[in-house]
Amino acid sequence: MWDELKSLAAERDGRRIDALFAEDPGRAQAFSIASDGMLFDFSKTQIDAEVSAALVALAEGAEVAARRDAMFAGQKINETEGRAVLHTALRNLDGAPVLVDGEDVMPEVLETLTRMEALATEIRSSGITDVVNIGIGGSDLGPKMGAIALAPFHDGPRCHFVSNVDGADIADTLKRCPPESTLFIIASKTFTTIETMTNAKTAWDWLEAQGVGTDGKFVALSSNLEKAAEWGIPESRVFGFEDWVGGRYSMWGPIGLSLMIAIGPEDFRTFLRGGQAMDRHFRETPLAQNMPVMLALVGIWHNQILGHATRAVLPYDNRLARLPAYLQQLEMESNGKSVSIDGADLARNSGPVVWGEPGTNGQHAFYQLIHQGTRVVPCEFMVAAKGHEPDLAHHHALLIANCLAQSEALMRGRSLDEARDKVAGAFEGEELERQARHRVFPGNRPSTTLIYPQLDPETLGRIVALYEHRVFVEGVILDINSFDQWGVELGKELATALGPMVTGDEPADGKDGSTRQLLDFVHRNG
Ligand SMILES: O=P(O)(O)OC[C@H]1O[C@H](O)[C@H](O)[C@@H](O)[C@@H]1O
Repeated sequence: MWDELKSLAAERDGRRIDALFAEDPGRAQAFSIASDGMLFDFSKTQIDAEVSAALVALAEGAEVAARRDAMFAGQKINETEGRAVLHTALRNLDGAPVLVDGEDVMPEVLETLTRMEALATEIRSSGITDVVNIGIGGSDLGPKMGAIALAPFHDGPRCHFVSNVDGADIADTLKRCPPESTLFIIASKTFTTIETMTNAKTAWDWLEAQGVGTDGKFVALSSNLEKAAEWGIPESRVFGFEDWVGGRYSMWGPIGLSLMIAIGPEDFRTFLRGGQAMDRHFRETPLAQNMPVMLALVGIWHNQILGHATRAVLPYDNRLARLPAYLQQLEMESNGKSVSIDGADLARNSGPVVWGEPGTNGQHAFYQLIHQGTRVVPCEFMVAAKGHEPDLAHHHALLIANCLAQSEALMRGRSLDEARDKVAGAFEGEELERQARHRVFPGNRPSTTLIYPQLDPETLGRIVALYEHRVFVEGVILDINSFDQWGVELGKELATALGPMVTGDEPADGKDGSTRQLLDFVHRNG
């Protein structure tokens, strides 16, 4: 099927996307999927009926449906770590049994959720003014992205997120927090991550130095209950989760506690319900109408078939400002691998580089390259039909107009003739030609648009689950284990070894010339 897709791509080389609309008046509807009030429109791509059928056949050939069912059934599909992959159990609110090694995990999942809700309710009415989530990667990006996204629903204490081992992060945060009314959440699946442990210790020392003590000031979220216990945090304030919740898939459970405290247990449940609705859609809908499946297949068409190495995620929704960063971990840590599940070299490119910024800001920064650069960057637009500021509806109309204008401009472009017309009054002769050429937009650049009524907890849940499943489908088709992350280990090991060289306690013998030079600079200037 890969070869067939390659030849379909070759046959379509140079064919204009806008011409496809002219040929088929039903194109927009045919290449869109509506589900639970959200619309995913992928008609502004070169995908036509034949390509779409071949892509779906690719997914069928990779047994996406069977692998999906294996994931939901608790099979150990994370094979390098021998673990099940069951973040979906965290949003399985009706409690239908989910078995791991023959045991139903749902009673414990729901009990933990209830305990979290009790604590969140207590904290929201206890005079706590500030909550600081100390975590990194999957223990930071999800709740932080969610807290920004759901700002209109934020009626709990202020929430801060400290992740970087750079002391600037915690120092700047602590300046904004009154010690007597601040709660710290240590969020770490392993409870060994150096950044998080260092920041947590600094917070602990800060409270003691401020004379308020640490009693009742810490909550721990982890899979490693023993390590959490070593901190002396009472059991009632420790929330565990199992190793079948991957870090970057963990915002639905205890790692989401800061978000739950911010928006309240009820809205957090609504967020879970949104994820659950997407799970249902993913499990029950035929592949060709399945939103995560088609989102993944559009990505495979652009990356592995057409060779576009990056993908821009462009939310026209300022509160999704951290979504690109969240998706960078979700997608690149999951599918940035060079070996297939059986350990052989990957037959094709791994997942794309994902990047982006909210619109309209990006338009005034990097869109120049997207429109006129030599590389094609497939764009993923997102926008809500309605904002949360009824008095500022004119802002929202402008926001939508800009979002739609960008995908239209990318598709249509501007021909040399049109460019000549633009500058005809100002230049003539050869100069007219030269000036016109600078104003040509090649167009025919693909984009997709995800549109939803309004960014609320349920919609956010759907969007996050949509992308999780997108990553899963892409991983299955590429034959990648999307659930390990061995590629982050080497840097950690070297950092541990370099620590004493930075402080000067050990010589830098044996290090390469560049590393020695950089250490020398630190020693002379630090
Ligand atoms: O939650 P933790 O165990 O502290 O891990 C935090 C993060 O660090 C690791 O290096 C991984 O790359 C991430 O997948 C993980 O989310």
